Amino acid sequence: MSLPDWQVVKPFRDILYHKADGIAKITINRPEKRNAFRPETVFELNEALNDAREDTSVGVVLLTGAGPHTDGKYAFCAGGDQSVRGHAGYVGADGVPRLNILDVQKLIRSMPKVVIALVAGYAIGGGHVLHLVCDLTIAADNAICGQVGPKMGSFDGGFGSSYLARIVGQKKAREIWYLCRQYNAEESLKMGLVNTVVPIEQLEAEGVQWAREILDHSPLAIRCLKAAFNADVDGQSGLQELAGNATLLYYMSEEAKEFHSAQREKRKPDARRFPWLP
Ligand SMILES: CC(C)(COP(=O)(O)OP(=O)(O)OC[C@H]1O[C@@H](n2cnc3c(N)ncnc32)[C@H](O)[C@@H]1OP(=O)(O)O)[C@@H](O)C(=O)NCCC(=O)NCCSC(=O)c1cc(O)c2ccccc2c1O
Repeated sequence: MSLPDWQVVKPFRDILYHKADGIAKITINRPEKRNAFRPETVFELNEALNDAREDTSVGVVLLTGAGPHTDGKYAFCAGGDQSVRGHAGYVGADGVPRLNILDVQKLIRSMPKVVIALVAGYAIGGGHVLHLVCDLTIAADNAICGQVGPKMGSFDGGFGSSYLARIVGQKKAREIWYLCRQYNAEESLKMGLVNTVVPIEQLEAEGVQWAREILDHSPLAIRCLKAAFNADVDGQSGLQELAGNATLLYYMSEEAKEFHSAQREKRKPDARRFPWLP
């Protein structure tokens, strides 16, 4: 299977951003830090994800980490960059402490495109939560998943714990957080943390294959399904997403168009044209 002819969208400092054939590929590019993110990395991730969201030709986003590093090791992401962790978060060049990866988590979940994490090597701490919030995860056979917060002074009580528990169950989620163990690809697959495991050299090709299959399907159906899956867990914001899609579909109907035209034309709408379906 051929890989797409990836085109650089825009040069960034901490990430790479490519697009081709309806697929956007975002690569965290700090292999010397096991692809840990600092505030600037997160701003760039936000910008690229928003671009992919706004691009009507893009249906699938692949999120991955650059590697291997010069020591031969791979990482999807090792979480927040501990060398810039300050008093109230991760401190960027502007001196402001932030936990802005939370914005990226929300964007990945709410954007009406399918986000697939391609995990090679370490997905640890905030990097583990990052793959968790993606719609799908394809793991390389060298993937290592785990949380580290309680052993280094952090925790993610949001998606990182409650959504994790939805995925692997309460007992397993508590084990993952309380013991801070590392789980290999097969163990991660067994507990439902990842969708499939492939040899490392096939990781990108597998992601592209999944993306192409998704792109052959109905964008609106997948959009509504994503919102429906989210609504089950996301409370009012999940309902808002789902209902937004109902409004979008209603705007596209003849019925909504007739009522809108009638208002603009200052006439009575022809309501009787439209059925009250059972
Ligand atoms: C990921 C590892 C298990 C890999 O171990 P390995 O032995 O293979 O590699 P090294 O440890 O030698 O690392 C190589 C090189 O990379 C640097 N590095 C690795 N991880 C980080 C990191 N997170 N930050 C900065 N730098 C990192 C390491 O220093 C080495 O550099 P040298 O120059 O010394 O060669 C292992 O590396 C590891 O355990 N890493 C740390 C994992 C970690 O603590 N992550 C942070 C968890 S907390 C978090 O991510 C987090 C972020 C948020 O924004 C949140 C927001 C809101 C709520 C919660 C949040 C949150 O918990």
